[in-house]
Amino acid sequence: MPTAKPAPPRTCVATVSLSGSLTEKLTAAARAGFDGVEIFENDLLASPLDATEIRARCADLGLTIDLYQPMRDIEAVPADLFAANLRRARHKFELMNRLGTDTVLVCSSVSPHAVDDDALAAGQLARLADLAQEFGVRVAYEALAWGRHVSTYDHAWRIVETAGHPALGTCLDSFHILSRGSDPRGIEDIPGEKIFFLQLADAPPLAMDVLQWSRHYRCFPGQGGFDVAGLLRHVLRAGYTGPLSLEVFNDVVRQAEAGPTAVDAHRSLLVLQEAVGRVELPAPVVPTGIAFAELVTPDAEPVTAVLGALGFARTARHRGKPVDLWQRGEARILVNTAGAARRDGTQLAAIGLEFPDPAGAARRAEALLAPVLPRRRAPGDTPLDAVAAPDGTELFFCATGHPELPDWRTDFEDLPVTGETIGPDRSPAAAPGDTSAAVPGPLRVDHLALSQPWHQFDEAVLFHRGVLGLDARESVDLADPYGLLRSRAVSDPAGRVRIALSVGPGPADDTAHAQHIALATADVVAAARRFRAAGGRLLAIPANYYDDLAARYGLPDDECRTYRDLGILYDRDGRGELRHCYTLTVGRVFFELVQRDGDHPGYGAPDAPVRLAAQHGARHLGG
Ligand SMILES: O=C(O)c1ccc(O)c(O)c1
Ligand SMILES: [Mg+2]
Repeated sequence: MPTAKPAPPRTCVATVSLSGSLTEKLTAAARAGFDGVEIFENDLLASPLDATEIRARCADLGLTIDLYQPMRDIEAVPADLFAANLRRARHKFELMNRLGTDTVLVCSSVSPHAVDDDALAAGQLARLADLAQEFGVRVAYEALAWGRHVSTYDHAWRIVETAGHPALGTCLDSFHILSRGSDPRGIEDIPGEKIFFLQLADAPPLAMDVLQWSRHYRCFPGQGGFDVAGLLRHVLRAGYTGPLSLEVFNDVVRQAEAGPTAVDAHRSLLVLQEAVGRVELPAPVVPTGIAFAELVTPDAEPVTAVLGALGFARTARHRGKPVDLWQRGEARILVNTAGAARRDGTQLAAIGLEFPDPAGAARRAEALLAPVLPRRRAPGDTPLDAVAAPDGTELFFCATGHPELPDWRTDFEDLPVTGETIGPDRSPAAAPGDTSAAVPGPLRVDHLALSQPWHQFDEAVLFHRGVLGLDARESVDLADPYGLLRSRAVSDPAGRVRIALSVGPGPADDTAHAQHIALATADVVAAARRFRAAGGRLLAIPANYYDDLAARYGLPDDECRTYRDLGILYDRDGRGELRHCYTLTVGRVFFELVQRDGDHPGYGAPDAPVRLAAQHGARHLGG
């Protein structure tokens, strides 16, 4: 007989991980699909609801209260202090009875009064557990990574084991364990039933004081750099059957709206449970290319002038809407003037991603709580699955040129095209042997760069990883003259779909909120010259940059002069070279021409501060 799959664990979120009042937090947690919550003491103290009302509210919302936390500075203290701690604890246990919750988290002491004496700690925790038992409460002892004498999970467990009390167990918290670099394999030595609670959080790799790291930078699993799934596997192998609970302290999350945060959090737990085989989701379908990028503009002229100078041709027009398809090689850009009322001017509103199984990719996105958009934007349109990314960008699940699948291009009627860019079959023009390849210019989209709203950067990374199956690189900081940008690239393993996600310093900064479409070319110098000869305007880069470049890389003078003349930036690493330049900005959008040689994997991060400064000084085109 096949063994039954273990039921998916229950999911919880700590109230400290959501913003707002306690009732706002509870409502957001319930709406996002969590089974329960950890109530953080301050949220209760600050609430106008009393414990029985909070209990009733949770029950109405279908939430259990799985943990009350934290109790601090309890153990390993002189007798008189411990007596006072027990009085405090009695009050909390009474409160927990009214709340209807049976597990309390006690974190390892940070008090200067605590002594380094495991036997004393164990004895006092056993006495606390005795008292807890009278109230039907269990005590879960957690090692804070900055605990005064107990800072590792194995140490906390030794004390719990020594105490040997049925109402005393341990609470594991992935942040405390992984931030200390502890080996999580030892978790399997703890009997599962003695792990009373499990808290999960990720964090970006930062070399800093661990308390500050924990209190400000924790993020949801899949958003940072820890192997949270690896840790969870050990916990499940130990036999833990309790809830998976997210406990994130994060400065951005504290300011963001609770509703979207709770959805992001739940998505994180779904991806994590999938990684350890506890939920089945539609399998990831990794995109294999960019079918199109769609610009919405109140005035098509400025942006189509740039496209024309880049060598794009208008090849087709939508049958029912003012949307034109502009194409050059494999790069396809839709210019949509139906969004004329948009306040921001020209912007990148939608992306078509190429999938081997678009319907499967869409099912996964939906299972991971992505907002599903109508399959047809207008009557008569080809039905395409689409979802909204966290920043509102519409993502279309495409299969271009597969006769058995709906093709977005059937909504478009070919226009007569003259010129060099498109072959007679309207297929990509830059194939070897194609005469048009001799004309320098873009061949395909190299990457898209999307600036994210200030509070949705981590969410966007998880979305692109979890929903689209892309790999994320480490985050890099880019200095803009008026603030620091953070950028993180996601891509498929073959580098056919590259998206640079960034987050700007503040909501009012236009440059930081620009989006761009980078176009791959085999010869950026020739492509830039052609663009300029066709009337295009390139972003000028200061001479100082080129003096430095010559010194840094020992480039020949004439090469540097050429780059300077065209505003081409140059970067080199062990794997290859990157040469790239930028058009002026139209609305929120600009274009980049990119030449990668060797296997250069980058996006020009070392040059970004110079580029950003130049953009602040540059004129923007209308539109
Ligand atoms: O930062 C803290 O004090 C704190 C409190 C309770 C926890 O469970 C925790 O992991 C950290
Ligand atoms: Mg914790």
